[in-house]
Amino acid sequence: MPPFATPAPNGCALELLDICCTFRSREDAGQRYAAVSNTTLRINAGEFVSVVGPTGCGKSTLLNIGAGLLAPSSGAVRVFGQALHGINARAGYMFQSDALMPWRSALENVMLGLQYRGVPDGEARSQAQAWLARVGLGDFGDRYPHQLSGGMRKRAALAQVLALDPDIILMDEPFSALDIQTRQLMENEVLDLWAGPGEGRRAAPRPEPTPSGGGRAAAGGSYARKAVLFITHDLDEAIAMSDRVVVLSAGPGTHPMGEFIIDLPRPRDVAEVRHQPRFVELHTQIWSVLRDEVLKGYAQQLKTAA
Ligand SMILES: Nc1ncnc2c1ncn2[C@@H]1O[C@H](COP(=O)(O)OP(=O)(O)OP(=O)(O)O)[C@@H](O)[C@H]1O
Repeated sequence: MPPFATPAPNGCALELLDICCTFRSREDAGQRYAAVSNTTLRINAGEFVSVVGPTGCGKSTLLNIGAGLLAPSSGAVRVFGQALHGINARAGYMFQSDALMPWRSALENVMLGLQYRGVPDGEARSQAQAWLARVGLGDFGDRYPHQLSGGMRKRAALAQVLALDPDIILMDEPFSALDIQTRQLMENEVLDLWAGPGEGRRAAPRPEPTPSGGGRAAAGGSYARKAVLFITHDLDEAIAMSDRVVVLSAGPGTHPMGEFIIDLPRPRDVAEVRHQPRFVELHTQIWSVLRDEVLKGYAQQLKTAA
């Protein structure tokens, strides 16, 4: 019996177990390309885990498998101990390109997921408004996506995800298109929201818990942190934000090469934490593993392009 046939270890939100994923090769339709090989990745409830790896190694493939958008060729996915079949309903997603509908205002975009869940319009509207306020867009609910800056669209997308109160948040390079200052603001914003009331850099009020979203409370009434799987190219971002950083090898057949606990104190300011000696130490350790993979990935890209 494979080791993952047993129930999940206590507290695991998402488990990717011995995952392999092959695609029909883009260069030769008769061949298969092994994108991911024998990869096991566990994310505990409330844990913030970043996955870094060279371009094209298979990071998004793993995230899509965790989201249930893509079925692995072999291996298993468990969500809070249950086998995943189809879409991962306990997860919210934030991708590189935002998923805002251009014909709906920011408020209507945030309301949409709640309406799909059957939340009555009036309640969906007030929850969406509360989340927009929480991400600093309280006065921008009537704006359409094209009337918002890149950073504001990201805030709206974040409100869209958080309004649904998922237990797991899957983020695929959500801020890579932003300028560095906006990016750092957004990273800090995400950390504050993830940390919960009174735990972030500034103690901020949250919307009142409601049965259908807007800040579900854990048993006992306290805020339950979400598990986050964060995909990024940027090692600084990964270290600044995470509890744990997983390094993937270059493809084909990507798999974890190393795993690092980020023991920097929280709350963190992503711009300031980079100056701490421990940050520099961790960066040096992780980069020593990542660097060769990045070089291999780059060489492969050149070969493919030739
Ligand atoms: N549907 C598909 N069909 C064929 N090949 C695919 C498919 N999806 C992904 N691949 C290939 O699998 C590999 C991994 O892709 P993936 O997008 O997961 O990498 P990534 O690490 O997220 O890339 P990036 O760093 O550029 O975002 C790549 O070589 C890609 O070309």
